[in-house]
Amino acid sequence: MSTLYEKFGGEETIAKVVNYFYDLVLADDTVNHFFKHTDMEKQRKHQTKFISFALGGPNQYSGGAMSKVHEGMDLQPAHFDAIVKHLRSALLHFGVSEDDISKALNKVESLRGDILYK
Ligand code: HEM
Repeated sequence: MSTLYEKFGGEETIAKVVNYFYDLVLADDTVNHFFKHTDMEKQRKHQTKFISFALGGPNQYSGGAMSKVHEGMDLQPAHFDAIVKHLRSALLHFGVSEDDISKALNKVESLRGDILYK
C-alpha cells in the first residue's frame, strides 16, 4: 500500500513542507526555545524526520527510541500540541486533504506517550 509520503511526492515535496513547518515552529515561543542550542542543520533534520514520520515515509521510530531521544526535555502537552498544530497548518497549506491530515496526526499522536515528560 502506498504511503502519504509517496502520494505527496516523497523527499522533494517533504522538503517544501519542512521549510514551511520550520518557519512556523521557529516563530512560536511555546516551542522555539527547545531548539535554541540545536544547530540549524540538526534542527532541519529533526523537522524533516518529524514530517516524514507523520506521512509514513522512511525513518519510522519505535516509542523506545523516541523516549530516549527526548530524554531530559520534559516536554509537556502544550509543546506537543503546538507541534501538531503547526504540522496541521503546513499540510493544509500544501493542499493535503482533511482525511490525509487526520491520518498524519494520528500517526504523530501514537508517540505522544513516549515523548512527553521524559
Ligand atoms: C512524534 C513526534 C516527534 C518525533 C517523531 C520526533 C523525532 C525526533 C528525532 C528523530 C530526534 C533525533 C535528533 C535528530 O534526528 O536530529 C529528535 C530530537 C529532538 N526533538 Fe523531537 N520528535 C517529536 C516531537 C518533538 C516535540 C513535540 C519537540 C519539542 C517541542 C521535539 C524537540 C526535539 C529536540 C529539541 C530534539 C533534539 C535536537 C538536538 O539534537 O539538539 N520533538 N526528535
